[in-house]
Amino acid sequence: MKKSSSTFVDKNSINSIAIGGFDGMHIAHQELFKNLCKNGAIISIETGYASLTPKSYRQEYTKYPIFYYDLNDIKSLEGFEFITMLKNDFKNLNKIVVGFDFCFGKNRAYKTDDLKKIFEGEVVVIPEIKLNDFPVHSRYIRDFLLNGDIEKANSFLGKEYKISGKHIVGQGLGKKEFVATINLNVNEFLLPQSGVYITTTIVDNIEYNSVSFLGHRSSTDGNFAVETHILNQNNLSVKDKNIEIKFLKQIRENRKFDSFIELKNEILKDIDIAQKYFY
Ligand SMILES: Cc1cc2nc3c(=O)[nH]c(=O)nc-3n(C[C@H](O)[C@H](O)[C@H](O)COP(=O)(O)O)c2cc1C
Ligand SMILES: Nc1ncnc2c1ncn2[C@@H]1O[C@H](COP(=O)(O)OP(=O)(O)OP(=O)(O)O)[C@@H](O)[C@H]1O
Repeated sequence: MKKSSSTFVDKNSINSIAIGGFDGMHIAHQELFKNLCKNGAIISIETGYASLTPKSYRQEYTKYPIFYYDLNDIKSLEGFEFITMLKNDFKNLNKIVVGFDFCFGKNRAYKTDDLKKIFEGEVVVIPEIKLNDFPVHSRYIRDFLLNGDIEKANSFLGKEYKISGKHIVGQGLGKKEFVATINLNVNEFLLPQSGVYITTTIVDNIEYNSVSFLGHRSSTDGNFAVETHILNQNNLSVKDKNIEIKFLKQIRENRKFDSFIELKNEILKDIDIAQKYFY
């Protein structure tokens, strides 16, 4: 379905909203969105700390338009002031969807019961969504990624974890000594644990099977790098392009090798593992 962008949506057409931070747009967030009406919208409260789906990447994961509010601009509002602001912004609002732990207003003092009392409309409170008895929250997904547990992170996200960055020039060593890699400059996204991963890499909207490395290249120049090697492809033009990497599974952690030949052998083994995964 076509994704709406809040820029082109008339706020007066919105009749229902879901409220929260929504970093990750994970499976519990999606449960909230299922309760929105056709003319629904998402109110994303920006803390500045979103690292799973930074602000400019979030719309990709929903058909509902997202409207952003900066936490600093609203955090001193009393409960009724916050609701009045929303009613002023969305004149035809008649339904609000939030999760069981939603808090709002000054000092986060107002809870879902207060919302029901203050808002003269329907309030839907979604009970805590769990996966295999484990609560689904962005903070746990960040922990899974930082531990290299990509499969668990992906199952909680309901999609593959994806980062985005601009191509940068590397050491020029890979092609000569090991295998060719695309080096990326990644700023806004949380990076999974250092190591080697089975991934796919998206260039010009085409998704390629790949193997990616993140971490300090302690076996060569020691610098931190995010690099991806596209399988079975040699001459892809990537200069200055925006590149995306989707993480599927960790192969191993980052290691320091004493010689280039040992590193090369290990890289070839990593590639073999990735090839087998895909075929
Ligand atoms: C699949 C793969 C695994 C890698 N594993 C390691 C590693 O364990 N330790 C390390 O120091 N560098 C590792 N690297 C990074 C290489 O050191 C890096 O590709 C090489 O230094 C060339 O860098 P360049 O692309 O900037 O020229 C790996 C690279 C790839 C593609
Ligand atoms: N597991 C869940 N079950 C039901 N509702 C949830 C769940 N997680 C979040 N929500 C609701 O989704 C909205 C967005 O919440 P929020 O951005 O805090 O997500 P979160 O995953 O809990 O993030 P964090 O882990 O960083 O606190 C809120 O209304 C919240 O109550």
